[in-house]
Amino acid sequence: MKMDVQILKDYLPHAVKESRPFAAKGEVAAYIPELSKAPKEALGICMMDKSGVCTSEGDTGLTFTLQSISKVFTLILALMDNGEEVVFSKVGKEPSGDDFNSMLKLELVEPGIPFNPLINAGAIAISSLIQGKSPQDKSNRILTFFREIAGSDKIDINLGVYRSESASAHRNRSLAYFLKDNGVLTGDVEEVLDVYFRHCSIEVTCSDIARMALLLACDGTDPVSGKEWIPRRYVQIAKTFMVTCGMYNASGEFAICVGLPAKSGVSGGILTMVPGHYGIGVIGPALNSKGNSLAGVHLLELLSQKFDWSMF
Ligand SMILES: NC(=O)CC[C@H](N)C(=O)O
Repeated sequence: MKMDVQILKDYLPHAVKESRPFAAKGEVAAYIPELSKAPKEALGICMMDKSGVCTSEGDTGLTFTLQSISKVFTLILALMDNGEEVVFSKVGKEPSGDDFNSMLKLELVEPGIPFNPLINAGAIAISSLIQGKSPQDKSNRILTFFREIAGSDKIDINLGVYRSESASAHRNRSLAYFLKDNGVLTGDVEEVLDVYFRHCSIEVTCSDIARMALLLACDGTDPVSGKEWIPRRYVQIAKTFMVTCGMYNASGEFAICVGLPAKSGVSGGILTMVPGHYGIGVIGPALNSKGNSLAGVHLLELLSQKFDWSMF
């Protein structure tokens, strides 16, 4: 792996400039109305190295909501709360091959559990496993955990996005009620959905998610303080899902073109990492038809090819 920091710093402006025009071919997500306000042409990247230093380029001051990126970390918290056996009685371990909000296989394939924890149905099932006395308590535990691993007590829920999603989430409600009928969800469906909407609406910057990614890149241990935040086994599980399902049904293409564990969100964020070296946060709100940032994926392709980052 060619990893000269100065060459990387010199190359980043060129890579961002070359990738930005790709945004024109995409659309900002509008099915959650509040997300449609994001600037379509924006593109930013932050790479955090093991000493906690960021190399940034582009629109890295932009804040955005985690959306599906949050699913990686609620999965980890659910594993820490319940262990593998309980978690994998509620969600499977395989890519679905369908859109992230599809309900097709919940009826078609026995035993009617979501294919994996990174599609919407799976992440809603995972939300029901977060420990806490009340939905509020569960949401607070998630927020506290995210603040810890992002190393920032400033991050918070964007209430505008939360309300917008909650008011327009007819499809997620359908998925959740279907899961309830299949016996996957126990408890009150609306309460589970509320926990899910809130963690999708946690607002971050590229450097916040770069730091979250760095922890995964370093097997769950903060390379600066030496503190273990996440057991290595659960990082291993999360990273495996990121490779097989993190970019939805474009995960195979991403693995071929970029070759890194990654998770995208419909706000245009991508969290990825160069294992053992960098945590990376990217924002580019214009999406392709699969729900991934067009310019963001192109930028990562350029960087991976230039610096030989592919794990494969
Ligand atoms: N792909 C995504 O980022 C989807 C997350 C979004 N909150 C939803 O439930 O639809």
